Amino acid sequence: MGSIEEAVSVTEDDTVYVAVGNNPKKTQLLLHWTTQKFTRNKICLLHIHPPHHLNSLTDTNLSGYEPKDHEISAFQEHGSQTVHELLDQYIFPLVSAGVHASKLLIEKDNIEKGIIEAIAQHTIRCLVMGADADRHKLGAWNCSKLSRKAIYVREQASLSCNILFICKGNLTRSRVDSEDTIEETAPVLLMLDSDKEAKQSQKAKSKLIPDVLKYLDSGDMEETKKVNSHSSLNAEWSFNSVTDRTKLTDLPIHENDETLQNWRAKEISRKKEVEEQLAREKKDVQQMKNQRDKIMCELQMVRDQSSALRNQLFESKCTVTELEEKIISAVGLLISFKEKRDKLRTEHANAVRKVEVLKKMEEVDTTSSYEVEFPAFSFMEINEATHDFDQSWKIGEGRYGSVYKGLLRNMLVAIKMLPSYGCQSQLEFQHQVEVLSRVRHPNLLTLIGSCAESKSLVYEYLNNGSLESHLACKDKTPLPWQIRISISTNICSALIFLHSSEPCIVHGNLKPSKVLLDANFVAKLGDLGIHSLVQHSVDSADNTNPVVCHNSHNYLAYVDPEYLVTGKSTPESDVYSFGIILLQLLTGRPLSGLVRDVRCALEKENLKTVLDSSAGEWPLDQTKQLAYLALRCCEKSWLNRPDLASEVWSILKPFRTTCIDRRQELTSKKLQRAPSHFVCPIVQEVMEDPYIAADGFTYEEEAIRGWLESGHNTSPMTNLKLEHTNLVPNYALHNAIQEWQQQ
Ligand SMILES: Nc1ncnc2c1ncn2[C@@H]1O[C@H](COP(=O)(O)OP(=O)(O)OP(=O)(O)O)[C@@H](O)[C@H]1O
Repeated sequence: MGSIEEAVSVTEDDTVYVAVGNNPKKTQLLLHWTTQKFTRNKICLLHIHPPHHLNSLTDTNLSGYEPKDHEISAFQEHGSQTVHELLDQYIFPLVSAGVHASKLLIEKDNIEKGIIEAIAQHTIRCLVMGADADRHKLGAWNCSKLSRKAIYVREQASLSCNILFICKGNLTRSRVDSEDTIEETAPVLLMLDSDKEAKQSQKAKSKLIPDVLKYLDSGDMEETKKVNSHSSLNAEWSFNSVTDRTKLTDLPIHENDETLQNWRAKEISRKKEVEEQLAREKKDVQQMKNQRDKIMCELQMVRDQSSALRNQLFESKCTVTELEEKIISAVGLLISFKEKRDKLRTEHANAVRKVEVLKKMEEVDTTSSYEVEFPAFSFMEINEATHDFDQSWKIGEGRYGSVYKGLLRNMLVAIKMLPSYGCQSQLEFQHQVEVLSRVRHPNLLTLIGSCAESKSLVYEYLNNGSLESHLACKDKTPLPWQIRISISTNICSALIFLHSSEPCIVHGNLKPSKVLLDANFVAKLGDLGIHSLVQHSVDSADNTNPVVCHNSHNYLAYVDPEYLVTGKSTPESDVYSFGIILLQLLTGRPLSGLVRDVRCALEKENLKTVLDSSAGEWPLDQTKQLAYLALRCCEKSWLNRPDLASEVWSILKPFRTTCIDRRQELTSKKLQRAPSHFVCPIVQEVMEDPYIAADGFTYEEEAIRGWLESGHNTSPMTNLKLEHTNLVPNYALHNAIQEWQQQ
């Protein structure tokens, strides 16, 4: 008889596949038999296992439970590991025994189909598989000893594959085939021939068994039996103990054999060692698995956190976008609100200013005990007084209209025609003018009356014109320095009066054209409160404001720099303008570079070079004092400007006597030449306000009133009793005197 390799046409190079199941005992027998029979071949353990279905997870009591991805992969990994551990348990003893063993795992629900698939896919030429049929499963379908799997495989397998079915043999031969002579307990080897006819006929299949058997020599059978009986003798026996198949096959099997005992003892101890090592490795593996599970859990947590953070980030981005949009719209709103606020602020400031001015005027009005009958003129009168606004009667023109000289009710007057636009009612105008007229001071231009119809103001006419014209020396002899200092004291006096009024009154438009000189060169400030009267109209007017802003450069030179920033006129604004006027009086120089030049001259101790020499011989020490004072008034910050009532007045006051003397000297020259009827019989001075008394003589009003009020009822000239004490203004004489003075 030939070897089994020859019988099944297996060469040395062929790998013998052994289909192994989950039962270790059966598998050990199967592998034992195979390694004994195929001593030179590579052995590959073929194991078919069902896929690690999720069903086993979801078939739990947790109905409706949806396993997560990580749970599924962990479950599958666990299943795969279990299968590998099973196979390793089979393969490890083989490898230890020097067998070239490997494993092939096929995932399939149906084992026999998996075997057929493996045969086809891996072109298996030799397969050994157990063929024991389970007794309790025997049924009508199973007419042989072969298991259902074996029958299926035998029928379906490729003819090129030699399949050896190994039966352990609890069944009788007769159940397999009537001609089968194998002992009941002996493993049965079946071989599927490659003969096609054999496959086609069931009869032929059954005949195969004796054919195969004839290849098995008696030694084979015996050996199989012996191994089998050995297995039954010792339950401890394990195929794992096979370490060397050469030795294994060569060993004589006698239970009393000492060598065998030694070998067994040795093998048992080695087995223990291996098992211990395996246990350690299992423990390590278990630890690693635990670690892996922990890491997986952590990873999952991190993934969950990451996804939560991603959601948060997305939500944050959305919120940021929303907020940005809101901010943009809020900024838009803010800008529009700011514009509205600024507009309202301007309106409010204007309104407050007007209210303040009106309040001041009203307070002055109510506190004033000096009741004056305030004449209201008709437009007809104004028209007549100015000879139909004849240009030859026009004195000048400012920002707020033209000024005409006029003869009104036999008085020589200056009529200021204010702009007629605006919504100010005549009554309102008249009221404001009356309030203004009550602010009286010797150095303030007297407001005689007004014409609400033509919005004109009637002032006393000052025949020496404005300081502006004198400084410009327009057809006039230069003012001597004494008059100049006198003028500055007059201005200072008027300003102190205004600023100390309750409430404080700010002129706000102080400049040489507003300083008018009377016949005695007494300076009077004009245009007080005109701004408030006109502002109302200007505010209401459109851009076609007919008022021409002439000489704006010069105008700005007198304006407080802080007013230009804040838009608010303060008493210190008047101080600034006063400082500039004082510098002009001292130097007679143009406005441009005036402050710089005077400062420079003072620094160089060379003031004389900038003083107006046409004013005479300036007293240098005092003039220097005045120059320093003027420069302080012109300080950019109002905080650095001096106080008029204390500091300025204390410097100007000592000049007064000298200056008044000089002024009288100047005017007395005129007096000497004056016609006698221009001179008041009482005070012997040229009359300013001539009034006719009941005796027919003309007197200075102040003088005759004083005469009468002191209890006289007789004429100062005739000493006769006066018929009445009424006084009538002598306008004709007034005009004549004024005309004479202007010569
Ligand atoms: N009562 C008056 N007696 C004599 N002259 C006067 C009188 N009032 C004004 N004037 C003259 O009329 C001119 C015009 O005065 P007005 O006040 O209208 O303008 P302004 O002072 O030159 O500038 P603005 O008013 O624009 O600031 C002045 O230069 C001044 O000489």
